[in-house]
Amino acid sequence: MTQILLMGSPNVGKSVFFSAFTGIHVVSSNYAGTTVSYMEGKMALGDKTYSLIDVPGTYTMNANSEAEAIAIQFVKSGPKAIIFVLDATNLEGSLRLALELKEEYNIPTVYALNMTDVADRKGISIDVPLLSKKLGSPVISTIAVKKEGFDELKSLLEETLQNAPEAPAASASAASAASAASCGCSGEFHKDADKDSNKKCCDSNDTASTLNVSQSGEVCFDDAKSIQYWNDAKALAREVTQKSQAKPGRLDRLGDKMVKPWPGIPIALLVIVLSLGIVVGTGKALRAVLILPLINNYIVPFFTNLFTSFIPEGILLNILVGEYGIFVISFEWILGLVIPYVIVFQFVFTFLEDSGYLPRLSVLFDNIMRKLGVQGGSLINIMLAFGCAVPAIIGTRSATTYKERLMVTTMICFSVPCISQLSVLIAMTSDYSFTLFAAVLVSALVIFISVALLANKVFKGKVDPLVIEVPNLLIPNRKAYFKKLWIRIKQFIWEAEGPMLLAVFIAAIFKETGMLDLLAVWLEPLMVGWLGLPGEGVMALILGIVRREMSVAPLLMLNLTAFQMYIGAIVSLLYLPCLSVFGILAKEFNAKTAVGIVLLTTVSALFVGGVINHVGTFIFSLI
Ligand SMILES: Nc1nc2c(ncn2[C@@H]2O[C@H](COP(=O)(O)OP(=O)(O)OP(=O)(O)O)[C@@H](O)[C@H]2O)c(=O)[nH]1
Ligand SMILES: [Mg+2]
Repeated sequence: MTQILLMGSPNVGKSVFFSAFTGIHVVSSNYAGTTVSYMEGKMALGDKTYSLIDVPGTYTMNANSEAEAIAIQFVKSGPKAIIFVLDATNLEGSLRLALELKEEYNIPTVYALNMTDVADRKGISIDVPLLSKKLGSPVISTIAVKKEGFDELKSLLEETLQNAPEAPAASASAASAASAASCGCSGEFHKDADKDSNKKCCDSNDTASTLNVSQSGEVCFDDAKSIQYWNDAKALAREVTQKSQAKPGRLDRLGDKMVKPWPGIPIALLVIVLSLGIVVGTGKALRAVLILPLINNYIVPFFTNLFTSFIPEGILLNILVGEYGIFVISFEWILGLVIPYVIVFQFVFTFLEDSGYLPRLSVLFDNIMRKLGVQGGSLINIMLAFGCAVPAIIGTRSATTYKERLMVTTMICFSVPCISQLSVLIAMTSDYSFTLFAAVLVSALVIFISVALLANKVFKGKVDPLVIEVPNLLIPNRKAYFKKLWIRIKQFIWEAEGPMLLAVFIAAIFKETGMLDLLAVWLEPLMVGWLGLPGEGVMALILGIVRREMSVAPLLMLNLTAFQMYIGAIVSLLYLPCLSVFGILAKEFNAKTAVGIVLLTTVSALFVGGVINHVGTFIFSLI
């Protein structure tokens, strides 16, 4: 099928266009680097159907990350046409790539001047006819989240395609090939772990191009041609843009303040505490007021009555509705423990993502993150991991060096609990006291810092300076926000339910067939002697292989002391990443890395758990 490519700098709205034009929902969030792979969908124009491709954003045709390399490869593959999305609030930044493509690649293009609502808010007006004349192609003003300008864009695209030459567009012009050759650069991203220059198409010691985006989003490119593009982009943006002298609005002033230490850090602490408070408080309330009464008074009695009415007492009945019965535990653990927190978490996190607050946190915490060996920008992926480690690890494709990818992935696997796991930890620890919950959080932070410092020493390579563009602070579009939320919750249930049910099934079989007792005796030296937990706690280690939250949930059945709960929580925090994470580690890195992380997490979980038990017991004996 004939290909049309969506191109542009990061965070300009490409994925919103893609979702609207193809009907396939892809994630859009208000930070650069949301899309890290490509997505293809069908788009109807008149009586023809085309293949529309959404790719990661890139500032130039020199890849600075694995994600950017994908976009560049698609341009080089010679699409029939390009929909180039420009950001009306940062025209200079988006025109740089537009000019490079126009000059060096002969691909028919239609430009969407997007985010015009935000530009209006900021008092920025752009002379669209003049811009169109200068670019030599149609430019249409759009507000992608409201689908404004889409009809016009589509009809001009259709026209452009009709006038396009029959032969596929040239992949790269002679000029581009020459410039690539002059610096030995093909626009590829080399993910060689052992080299410092593992990321860039050209090493900075060559006549090469080194992309360096400063905190304010200003981009410097040391290559003469590149500098020329930046200058041209700046000049053109200035020529077509008019900015009113009015004071910036409240939202823009707040957005600016959020990246300064004062009042940015107090605001950040407030946002973190408030978010945690909302998730814990609302999740607990939902559980206590609605979900637990529903499960205990209606659902479980219903299934118990149903099965006891026709199944005689014995192992089968116990597997279904006994102490670890599938029709008891699946509701208590999945519906009762996990789902309420996951829903509230997604409400809060999606809002933070779409508002553009996460990159602001990254800027604020850049200094601290740098001391840990990664750049502030990686904080976004680390925070994504609270939702689920899988997209977070995939998201590290936007990292600018291989070391950064590996560091962030390791930190996530060791010390960032996903919300499913966190929800069980919250329920488990807050049943005892808030102090226990706080102790687990502080310990998680200590583990996070220790793992980062250690990984920084072990992994070779380097980490780049902060590469982040601070986006506009936005009030998320209501429709887009709820749609994304709904899709995420649906996706969670769709993907997590199967493995969670499998874990519940394994638990019932192990308990009722006596295998659990057998294992408990067998592993007594480890569970009781070393970790100080009851033998039955081994169930947590077995189920934790399937999913992370299942490495905590079985502990709820065991009447543990607060100290034992603490040990259980720390073991589970450090313990194995779940099966899906293992799969994604093998895919994104290699089997060796996946096995290495699995072994290290397991050994460290058991080691740290045992040390805490013995040191704690010793201290208690002195008191
Ligand atoms: N107010 C407003 N927000 C928009 C508009 N277009 C997109 N957005 C928002 O801008 C953010 C970025 O949109 P994405 O579609 O993720 O941008 P992208 O270009 O695909 O970004 P990358 O994948 O990171 O390159 C999201 O929060 C969108 O909801 C617009 O016209 N107006
Ligand atoms: Mg995108």
